Amino acid sequence: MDTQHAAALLDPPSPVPPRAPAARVRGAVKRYGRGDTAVTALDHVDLDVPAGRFTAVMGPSGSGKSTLMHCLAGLDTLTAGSVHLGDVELGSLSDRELTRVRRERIGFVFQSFNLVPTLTARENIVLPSSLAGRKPDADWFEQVVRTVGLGDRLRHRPSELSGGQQQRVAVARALVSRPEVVFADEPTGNLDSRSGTEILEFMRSAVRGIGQTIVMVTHDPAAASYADSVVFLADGRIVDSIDEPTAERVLDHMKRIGA
Ligand SMILES: Nc1ncnc2c1ncn2[C@@H]1O[C@H](COP(=O)(O)OP(=O)(O)OP(=O)(O)O)[C@@H](O)[C@H]1O
Repeated sequence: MDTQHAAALLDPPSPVPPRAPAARVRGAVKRYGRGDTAVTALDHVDLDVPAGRFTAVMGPSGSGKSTLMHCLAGLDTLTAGSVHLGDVELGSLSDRELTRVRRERIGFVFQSFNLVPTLTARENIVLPSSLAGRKPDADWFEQVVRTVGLGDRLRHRPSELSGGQQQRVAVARALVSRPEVVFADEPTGNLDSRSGTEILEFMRSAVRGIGQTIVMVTHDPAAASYADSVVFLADGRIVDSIDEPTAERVLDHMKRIGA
């Protein structure tokens, strides 16, 4: 064996550099109102959102899940602390810059689908890219649309689609611009369980297949079990987290935090 090959055997393979978190929250405090009526919705929250992973956020009603997600997504501002999306601190941005970050770097999926009723499914999917002045990559568009399995329904308007199909359009719309993070707020809340399962499987395949980062707020332990990890909020604080969740373990942890 020559010396070069011998050296190659002795050298440990260079480690794959870990991906930086897609988003980081430090010391996050959010208070609504003042004085006697003030509510602390987030109470010193620290959280790393791992890139290329599916993270679920759970907790009792009023525990701060939506507030956390809105602050992470630049839809609301913190009272104290910081949120970074990649290397950008959202608190340092003007409203205009924040709008641009939301449009170009973040995807949203809402419980209520939020599709434009007068546009076809295809037009809804490309709308955010059109608004940002970009044309989605044609191959990627085809891949997303194929995976969502809408086929010939792409020419239909939302009123001609089932709830599950409408949400598939909404998820495709969130994914097609390859945002750094997709935030999903109760994405299966308005769906029957079969359509809900399809959406969750689709979101999970986007994480596994293309390394999409997804953060999902849900009340449903079965939905949370599709995630790679679950963080639990109670009274505005992160009180627990689990990796590789099953619905039973999630339910157990929910019971433990009194949800
Ligand atoms: N705009 C607001 N003004 C005043 N208080 C608010 C506002 N938004 C949220 N809150 C309060 O902040 C706390 C956290 O609310 P948040 O909606 O984040 O909880 P949640 O966990 O998402 O609840 P749910 O599961 O019911 O949606 C609650 O006490 C809520 O009443």
